Order: sequence, then C-alpha cells, then structure tokens
Amino acid sequence: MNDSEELAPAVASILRSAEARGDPDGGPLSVDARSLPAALSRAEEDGCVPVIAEVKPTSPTTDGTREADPVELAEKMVEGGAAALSVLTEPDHFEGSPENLRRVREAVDVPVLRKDFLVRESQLDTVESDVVLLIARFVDDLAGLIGAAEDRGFQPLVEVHDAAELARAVDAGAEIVGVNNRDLAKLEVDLETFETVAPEVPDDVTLVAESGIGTPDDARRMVRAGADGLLVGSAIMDGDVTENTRRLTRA
Ligand SMILES: O=C(O)c1ccccc1NCC(=O)[C@H](O)[C@H](O)COP(=O)(O)O
Repeated sequence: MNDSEELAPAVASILRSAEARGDPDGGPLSVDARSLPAALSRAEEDGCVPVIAEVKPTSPTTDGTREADPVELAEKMVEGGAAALSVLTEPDHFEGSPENLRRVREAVDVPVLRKDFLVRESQLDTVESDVVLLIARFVDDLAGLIGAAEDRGFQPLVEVHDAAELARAVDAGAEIVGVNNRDLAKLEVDLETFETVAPEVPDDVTLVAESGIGTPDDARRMVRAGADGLLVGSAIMDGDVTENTRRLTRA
C-alpha cells in the first residue's frame, strides 16, 4: 500500500528495498508445512508460554549486530523451550537471509516463520518456510496474497496494528493474526496495542502478540490478554539466548 509518507523513515526504506528486490528464479514452491497452531497448543498443554523466538541479527532499533551462527542461535532457542522460530530474511536492514532460514529449518523440528516484508506473490517463492509473514498495511490485495501463500502450502501470519487492519485481515480470510505492538509510523512499542485489538479477534483465529515483549511480566500480560503465541526477538537475542528463551517460556 502506498502510504510511505506515514511510515518511519527506516520502515519506508525497508519497503523501498522490498519493492526493489529481484524475483527468485523458478517457483511456485510447494511446502509441506509444520503446523504453527498445533505447536503453540502443544506448548500450552505442556504448561509453557508459547514463544516464537526470532533469529534477528540486527534491526533499525537495535545497536550493533549479533554475528553468531543462526543455526546455533536457533538450537539454543529450542533448548530454551521455544514452540516455534522466526527467522529474518530481510537483508538490508536486519542482516537476514533466505539461506539463514533454509539452514535453520533443516536443523530444527519446530515450525519456522519467514520474517520479511513481502509485497508481491513472486517473493513467496524465495525460500521454503512453514509460516510466512504478510503485513496487512503493505499488501493491497491481501486475500490474493493469502490465497497464493496457502496454495503453496504456507501458513500466512497476517500482521495488523489496529482494529481496521484486523477487520481487513479477517475479511481476507486470515486464520493466524499477529498484532504488532510496534507502531511502524513511529517505531514506538506499546503492549497496550495488543490489549486493545485482541478482544476484537474472532475465537477461531490463532492470535500472536508481536514485539516489545521483554520480561516474564510482559509475557504473562500478553497471555492474559488472549495471546495464543508471543513473537519475541530483541529480548531473546540480547545475551544468553537459551536462558532468555527459558525465562519467557516458563513465565
Ligand atoms: O525491530 C525493529 O526495529 C523493526 C523496525 C522496523 C520495522 C520492523 C521491525 N521489527 C520487526 C518485527 O516485527 C520484530 O522483529 C518482531 O516482532 C520482534 O520484535 P522484538 O521482540 O521487539 O524484537
């Protein structure tokens, strides 16, 4: 969607890079996906907070870069009890890569989300994952892209930030919705965003709280507000990855 004037400069730049990125050769992919809703439910049944831990080398709001091998990080996250993983594939602002995702997915058994800023169908064919992020704000034909992702076997996680975007996502057929606590216009994080939007989400939708979750208190707060899963990057990447993950999964 062409609203770059309402976006933080870093986000507008991310979007320009996404639009300029070349299309993959070949495709369409056909993916045999591991179920994200089932993995989140299993974690809950086991008495854990269902955490989707994110391999996020850097970001526009992070100082420095975590140079560690993504597979080592991913294995530590699983050791800490992560129900699923998220891997950044955006190269220019997050130092992610499709190769990181391919290697991580090969190394672990849990579902893996491709975290990127996809703006057109052909970009789905870059790399296999179990889940793909589609950001409602950046996609004009949301129903079309959800359908294209599902046709390939991906589970689309549709990201929203407010009630209007949620309504668009649900109308477009989203079955997994993420409410991003990070405002892409200001890059500020506010956990109240999730608490405001969550009551509007239909019961049959798998609901993920995204961004800004740093402490066990934050994790409990998001679960109390209705989250079926928590997407956590920075708070896990900063320091001892296994311990950081464990602290949240045992919150
Ligand atoms: O994380 C950023 O700085 C960022 C900046 C601009 C657009 C998106 C950004 N993050 C993407 C994400 O959605 C997060 O990586 C993910 O939700 C985890 O957030 P956090 O736990 O706060 O690292």
